[in-house]
Parts: sequence; C-alpha cells; structure tokens
Amino acid sequence: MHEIIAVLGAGVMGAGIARVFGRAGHEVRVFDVDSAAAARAAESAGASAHASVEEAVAGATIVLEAAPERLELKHALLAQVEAANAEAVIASNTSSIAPDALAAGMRDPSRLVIAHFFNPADTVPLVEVVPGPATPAATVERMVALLTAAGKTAVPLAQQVEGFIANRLQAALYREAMHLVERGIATPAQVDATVTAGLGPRWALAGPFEIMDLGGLDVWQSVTDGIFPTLGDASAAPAMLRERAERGDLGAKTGEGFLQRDADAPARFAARLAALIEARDGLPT
Ligand SMILES: NC(=O)C1=CN([C@@H]2O[C@H](COP(=O)(O)OP(=O)(O)OC[C@H]3O[C@@H](n4cnc5c(N)ncnc54)[C@H](O)[C@@H]3O)[C@@H](O)[C@H]2O)C=CC1
Ligand SMILES: O=C(O)[C@@H](O)C(=O)[C@H](O)[C@@H](O)CO
Repeated sequence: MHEIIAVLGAGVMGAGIARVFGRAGHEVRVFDVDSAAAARAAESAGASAHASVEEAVAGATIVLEAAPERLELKHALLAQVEAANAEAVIASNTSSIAPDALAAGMRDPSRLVIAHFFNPADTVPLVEVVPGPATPAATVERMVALLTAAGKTAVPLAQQVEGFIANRLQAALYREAMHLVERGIATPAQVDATVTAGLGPRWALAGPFEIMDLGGLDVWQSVTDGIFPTLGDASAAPAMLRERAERGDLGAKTGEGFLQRDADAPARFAARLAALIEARDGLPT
C-alpha cells in the first residue's frame, strides 16, 4: 500500500528511516528544525524537505517522529502533528519511552504506536512495533505490513514495557559490561572483544533462547543459579558513563568516548554491518 510518510527529525535515525521508506517507493517528506539536516536527509532519501511540521504532515498517512529523546519535546511535537493532521497514524522512534507516557498529552492516543528502528536504521533489519493501551490491533498490523514490505524485520510486542525488548536486553548487558570495568575485571576493549569474538557471531544466527537450547537447559540452570547473585545491580547510569556524558565525551559524535572514535567510524561500521548481514542472509539454514 502506497503511503505518504512524514519524517519529523532528520538526525542519526530520521535520515536513515527516510531512506528506508524512500527506497520502498513511498512519498516521503522530511522536517527538521535544522533545515540543513532536513535537506541532507531528503536528498539522500529521494524525499522532499519541508519548512514546517504543518507543511510536512499535511495529507500524510503516516507520521514518524524521530526527534530528540526528551519527553516534553516529543509531547509538543505530537500536539503539533495532531493539530495539523487528524487522520495519520503517528509512530515514534523513541528508544525507551513507553507509549502511554508518550501519548499522555494527545487528544487521540489511539493514533500512537512505537516503531523503534535500530542504528543504523537503513541497515539493521529490526524494528520493534509497540502498542500503547489505546492502540488498535489494526494499527500494529498496518505498521508491521508497511515495515515488512520495506524489507525490515518487524517484531510486534504484545504490550508496552519501558525500553521494549532489545533495549532492555542491551541495557542488562551494558550494565554488566560497565560493572566489570568498574571492578577492574577487564578493560572496555577486552569486554568488547568477548562480544565481537564470541557472543556476537552467535547472536547473529541465534537468540538467547535458541542458544540456551543449544547449550543445554540443565547447564544454563546451573550457570544462572551461580552467576545471577553476583551480577551488578546498578539502578542508574554508572559513573563511568555519566561522567563522560556530562563532560561531553559522547563517543562517535565527538570523537572521544570509552574508546577513541574518528568521524567516519559510524559510516565504516554501517558498511561492514551491511556486508555482514548480507553474508549471513546468504548462508544455508
Ligand atoms: N541514536 C540511536 O542509536 C537511536 C536513537 N533512537 C531514538 O530516535 C530518536 C532520535 O534520535 P537520534 O536520531 O539519535 O537523535 P539526533 O539528535 O541525531 O536527531 C534528532 C533530530 O531532531 C531534530 N529536532 C530537534 N527538535 C525538533 C523538533 N521539535 N521537530 C523536528 N525535529 C527536531 C534535531 O535537529 C535533530 O536533527 C530519539 O527518540 C532516540 O531515542 C532510536 C534508536 C537508535
Ligand atoms: O541500539 C539501538 O540502535 C537502539 O536500541 C537504540 O535505541 C539506541 O541504542 C539508543 O538506545 C541509544 O543510542
């Protein structure tokens, strides 16, 4: 089904999302408060850039919000969308905000659904589709169909939860990774190597439940009984993350993070990831 899709926010994620839908043949419109960002994203996606939210969403059938992860900003943007378009499905690319919190200020919360893409959005197949309490099943089905037809792997959740599935899994892993570094057990590079040389290749082919089946549930019962009580239990960002973020060492965005990153690291990573996914998809099952 041909859609008219307005992408609001043309940064790291919005630009990639616009390319996904542009490549799928939909009419894509882009708005960003940074008009240069909107123009760049529109050019890369074969889309049109627009000077206002109202202009971008007028007549759109789908609105996809990829603005900064700040609830008050998203609330204001969703209000602008509702005022300018009474029909479109409104999808947010939020990383972690539960749909009901996001829809709290909306006139019609049933229009909201989460479509959570992964960075880089036009390379990573996964998109989590998360309904809020008021989201009709038909809206979830429509988003899943749209994403699937665009070549994505859409995973619908039965109900909302903060962080959805993948970010909860990532958060659990990253919490333990930082716990191990803060305890002096390993360096960030050594922790990363355990993933890229071990866990990562397996996870490209099998998720946690398949891995447990392959390893033996008796073994995993013993392992989890032994390890769970020793895991880190931080309930907020640990000092090694908070201190870097607060002093502006943001990683690839600034060149300095946990490890040194040069400016084209994200582009090189995206190219390598695309090649890896293509090779994986060509493997015999
Ligand atoms: N960066 C990542 O790895 C991922 C981020 N996300 C989520 O996607 C959303 C966007 O994140 P990023 O693309 O990384 O952020 P970003 O900071 O790269 O891009 C945000 C864009 O929104 C624009 N913007 C700011 N206020 C706006 C407004 N009122 N209306 C329209 N545009 C506005 C900014 O100028 C910027 O270009 C966030 O909710 C984030 O949590 C989701 C998956 C991955
Ligand atoms: O990893 C991803 O692309 C997504 O899970 C995200 O939402 C981002 O990592 C975000 O949580 C932080 O950049």
